[in-house]
Amino acid sequence: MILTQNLTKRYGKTLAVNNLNLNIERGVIFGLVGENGAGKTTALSMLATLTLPSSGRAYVCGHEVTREPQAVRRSIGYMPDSFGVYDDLTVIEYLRFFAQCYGVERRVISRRAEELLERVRLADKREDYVNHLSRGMQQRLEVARCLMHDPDVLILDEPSSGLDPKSRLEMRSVLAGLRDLGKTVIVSTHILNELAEVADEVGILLRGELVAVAAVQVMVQHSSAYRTIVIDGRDLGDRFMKALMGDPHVAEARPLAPGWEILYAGTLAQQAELLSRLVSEGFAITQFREQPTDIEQLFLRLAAIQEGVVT
Ligand SMILES: Nc1ncnc2c1ncn2[C@@H]1O[C@H](COP(=O)(O)OP(=O)(O)OP(=O)(O)O)[C@@H](O)[C@H]1O
Repeated sequence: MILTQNLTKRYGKTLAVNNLNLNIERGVIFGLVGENGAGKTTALSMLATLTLPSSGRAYVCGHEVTREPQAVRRSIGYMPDSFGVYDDLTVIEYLRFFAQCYGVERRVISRRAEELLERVRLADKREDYVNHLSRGMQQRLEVARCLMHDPDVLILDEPSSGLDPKSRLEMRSVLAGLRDLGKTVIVSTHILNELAEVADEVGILLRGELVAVAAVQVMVQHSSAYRTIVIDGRDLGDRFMKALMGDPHVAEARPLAPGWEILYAGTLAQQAELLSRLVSEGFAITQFREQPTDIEQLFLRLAAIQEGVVT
């Protein structure tokens, strides 16, 4: 449904997107994760035909973005990372206006608008002015707006950005509900955890390059198998590192300042054995505590396993 082949965008010396290769099947919700400046907006706006690629190709619903931009535009709903507020339109007028721009049949418009307002939980706001809605509501309205012409593909650029935790949760459940519609969705965020319950697959973009792609289900299985443990103490240098890596359940050890952070794949009993062995080997340990596993670190590790870089 969405295919890119070495898709690249340069802005002068900046390589905003570098040889991006994506293959997103019909009905898949794909999360594109990256820090600010990683290239998410540039990648999505090339798919949305708003930015011309410097090289490479991108196809949406079989149409190439530079050769058939009109056909691409008809088949997508695009939510940019920022949008204007419409002062003098009510919620329902706003949806009707966009549907008319897309040439949606009049008899379809009202029914679809009502259905979508239910879906994004704004049915009781249908007569409110758009600029009186909270930011979270406006962003949910944008999702409904993207769906008014019933496109096969949705391209959503940071739909949760700038939202408070409650609005983020509401947006998350709206996005999860898109699965029932069978749409193919590409959605960007800088917080991987945001997408864990929503996306089927996730790709990590780092300085314009896609460094990892994995199925979310596999990631979740791994996250329950691994625990993150922080260890602190005196003189925990190279000898300590060797002692850690001698334990078959230590998947990864990273020095912190001070101490170490390890990714541990053993049972609680094995974890206790590790602590007692370290103490009996003479290491002065002042802290040995578990903390929530950083899903991003796990993801990169999983990607490295898939590529055969680590085991
Ligand atoms: N129009 C432009 N002209 C010049 N450089 C640009 C332009 N748009 C983006 N860039 C640069 O390209 C890189 C990728 O930017 P992009 O906006 O795609 O990243 P992003 O992942 O969407 O980040 P953010 O979440 O901050 O929007 C950045 O270094 C940015 O400064």
